[in-house]
Amino acid sequence: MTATEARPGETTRAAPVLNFEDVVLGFDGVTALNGVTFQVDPGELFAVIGPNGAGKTSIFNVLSGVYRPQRGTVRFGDEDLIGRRPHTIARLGIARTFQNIELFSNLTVLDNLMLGRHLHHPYGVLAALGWIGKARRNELANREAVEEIVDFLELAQWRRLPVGLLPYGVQKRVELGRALASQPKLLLLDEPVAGMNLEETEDMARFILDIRDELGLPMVMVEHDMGLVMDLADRIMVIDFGRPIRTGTPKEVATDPDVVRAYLGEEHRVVERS
Ligand SMILES: Nc1ncnc2c1ncn2[C@@H]1O[C@H](COP(=O)(O)OP(=O)(O)OP(=O)(O)O)[C@@H](O)[C@H]1O
Repeated sequence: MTATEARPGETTRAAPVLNFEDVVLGFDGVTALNGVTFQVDPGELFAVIGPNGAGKTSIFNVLSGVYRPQRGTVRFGDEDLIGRRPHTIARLGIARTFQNIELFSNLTVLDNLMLGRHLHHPYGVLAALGWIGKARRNELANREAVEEIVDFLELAQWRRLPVGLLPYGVQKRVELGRALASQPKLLLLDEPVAGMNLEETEDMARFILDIRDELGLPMVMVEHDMGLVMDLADRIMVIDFGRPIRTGTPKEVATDPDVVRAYLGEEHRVVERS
């Protein structure tokens, strides 16, 4: 039986894109992740929330090959990610944005986006061997793809400006574009609206939804902005002290007594927006 076939009486469900199972990660006496399990379905926007030090960044670092867990399995499609190096994982199709912007500030928007493509579609050696025609065709295809991203993220007015001169919210958008430029199959968003004002946050929220709804790209998002998470995510995993407390829809999570107690404190309720 294949992953998408159902047993009699079951509804058909596509295989998850990502299977993160029973992952344990520790550093000399500190347990960062203590049996974390979750799946991300095709086209799903999956959010991870939790207090400072709960283990959110550690999940991203395991996913992108920066940390190697002591226990557990991480499967991306048919690939086992544990033990793979970050550049291999990037080539398999996992792209990431960072809490702190990691762009070349003196290069233009277009050049930063081109770098996002070249990292995963190199052809320098081929060009050196005389494959000039093929290299040129690749270059044209890369430029076309980058222009599509410029349109998609509404970056046209800044495309030839150095990134360092742009407002913070636009820089974060360029970083998102650079991640998209590698044509990922899964996107990891690390606090995509951190430090943004309301207008920038609303713009970013719109682009994240467009990525899910128009590109159908599954995403894992770590974010402190509870309102944004409740508004955007299909499902949310709440973690505390490296352990999942509850995984469910925004509504299920918002009304879970353990979540309210452990994450927000007895006196607070998770903001529900519908
Ligand atoms: N390289 C490391 N060496 C030692 N301890 C680490 C390391 N990375 C993470 N930790 C510890 O693991 C725990 C989880 O950290 P992590 O950064 O994953 O939390 P977080 O939920 O992302 O926090 P924040 O919201 O503050 O970014 C913390 O106790 C942290 O101090």
